[in-house]
Amino acid sequence: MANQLDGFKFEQRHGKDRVRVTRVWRSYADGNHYMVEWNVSISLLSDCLNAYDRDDNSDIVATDTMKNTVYVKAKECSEPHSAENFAILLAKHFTSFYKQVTTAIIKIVEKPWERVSIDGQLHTHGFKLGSEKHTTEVIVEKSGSLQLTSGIKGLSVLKTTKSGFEGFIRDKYTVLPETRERMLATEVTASWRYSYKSVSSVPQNPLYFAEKYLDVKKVLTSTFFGHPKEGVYSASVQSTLFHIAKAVLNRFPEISSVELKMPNIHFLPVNISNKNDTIVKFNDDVYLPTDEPHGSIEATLSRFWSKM
Ligand SMILES: O=c1[nH]c(=O)c2[nH]c(=O)[nH]c2[nH]1
Repeated sequence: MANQLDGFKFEQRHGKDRVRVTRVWRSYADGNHYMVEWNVSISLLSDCLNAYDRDDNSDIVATDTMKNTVYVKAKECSEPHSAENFAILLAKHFTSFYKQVTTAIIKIVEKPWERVSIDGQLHTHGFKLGSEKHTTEVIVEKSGSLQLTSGIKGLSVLKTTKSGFEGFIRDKYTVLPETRERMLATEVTASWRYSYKSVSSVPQNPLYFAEKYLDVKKVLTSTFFGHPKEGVYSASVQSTLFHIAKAVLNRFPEISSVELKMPNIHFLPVNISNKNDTIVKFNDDVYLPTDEPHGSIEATLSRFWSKM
């Protein structure tokens, strides 16, 4: 929202970043405890220009109040909620409770606490930390219009074969050999946009998007790895990325676009020799793991027409 201020174009927003909250739901009918740990960031677009140019704070929602609201709303959630549903609930609150607030942008990163299993039995109240994180970003306007994206970050995946890279440009700067046999490793960051356009059109089940997240993650990983025995050949990170993005859009009609960031994390062949001898000769067995530099491969795949 751009405004005129003293003859200049002015855009502003304010909020509270990194509000940490854990919510536990005890004594459920199934005897299990449920818990989430969220890192919530709030940003509000609101009519509070007088705070900037007149030292008048009467239209300011204090960021301390925003922080408190996270805890109040967490308390009010009487049953487990997905990060998306909680973000929508918060955004709806800010845009409807304050006449000044026109748009609320809520981001949540969920820590991957997973129920432990002891001797094959799921624990009722024991959790351990996993690796990849579930993320969401929700933008709600006063009218109820909605933009909803979910995502995953830190999903590290690797396969020891069924990957190659051939046929690329060769010139006087090129030394990389062509290969049909290499390791493929990446740390996937993905975000996908749902086509729900208003808060009223979102499925009511408060765990709906938590289940979707797991479904998308399954499609993502199974496309990366292929069949458990045969695998699937990857001609490049680019090709694998595109297959993943296409699989997500083909499988989920309610998703309108998917953005993938897949750094190519290199495992370098180890060859060591001195003047006389080869001490280590690479035979697809000993590698030097690296984290930098890494290739950076990113793309977004979208439908031309949303199905909803
Ligand atoms: O899958 C790959 N894509 C590239 O663009 C690239 N560039 C490179 O040096 N190795 C690779 N591998």
